[in-house]
Amino acid sequence: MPDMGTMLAHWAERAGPHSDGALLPPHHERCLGCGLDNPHGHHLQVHRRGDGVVADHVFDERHVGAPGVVHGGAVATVLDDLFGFLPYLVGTPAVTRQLTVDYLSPVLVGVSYRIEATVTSREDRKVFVAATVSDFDERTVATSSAVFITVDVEHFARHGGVSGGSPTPPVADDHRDTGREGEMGQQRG
Ligand SMILES: CCCCCCCCCCCCCCCC(=O)SCCNC(=O)CCNC(=O)[C@H](O)C(C)(C)COP(=O)(O)OP(=O)(O)OC[C@H]1O[C@@H](n2cnc3c(N)ncnc32)[C@H](O)[C@@H]1OP(=O)(O)O
Repeated sequence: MPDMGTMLAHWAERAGPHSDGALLPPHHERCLGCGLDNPHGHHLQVHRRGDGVVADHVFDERHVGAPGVVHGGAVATVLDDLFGFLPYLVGTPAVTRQLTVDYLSPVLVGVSYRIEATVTSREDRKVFVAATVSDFDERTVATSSAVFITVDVEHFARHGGVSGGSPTPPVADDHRDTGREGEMGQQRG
């Protein structure tokens, strides 16, 4: 995996501009949503379509919740990752602050779904986005909305910035012994 400096340097070229219909580059090769080098990932292939993004996706047995039905967390992962391509079009990095999913019908393993996302509005650093998941009868099986907040590219170096991309997790025992809730998050600064 390339170091953080290399990934940050590549942000600008990944961000585009990308022509309508273009296949968009993954966030990075190990990304759970779209990285091709992540064996546990969804390997999402995302295209720009107008002011939005679109992906056709088939969930597999790795993503199962109830037998035959995709785990809701896997659906949310894919939606979040697809939303994560809209910053390419906005032109500045942004991260998820809030994600809401309405699960209208079960999403099924082995079935192809079309997932479409677009920016609905912007207000200062807030980017409001929305998405639909539809089967090929054009029946909507889930909808989602999210609030992304724009960040500078250094956000990723500050919070995940260990060369190789594997920061040492905080020691759980410290957290348990002190009983100070929330300290694990604060240790990362
Ligand atoms: C890898 C290296 C290459 C680099 C390129 C990487 C590519 C990039 C993609 C990575 C892959 C993507 C994958 C998918 C997308 C993820 O999954 S991103 C990962 C999940 N999300 C996160 O980790 C974010 C964690 N949260 C944070 O870091 C911080 O909360 C944030 C988001 C930076 C915001 O913190 P902050 O700067 O202190 O902002 P804060 O003042 O709290 O809020 C900003 C504004 O939003 C408003 N706001 C907050 N929440 C809400 C809400 N729910 N509704 C409405 N307004 C709200 C606030 O009121 C405030 O408004 P104003 O006062 O400015 O008017």
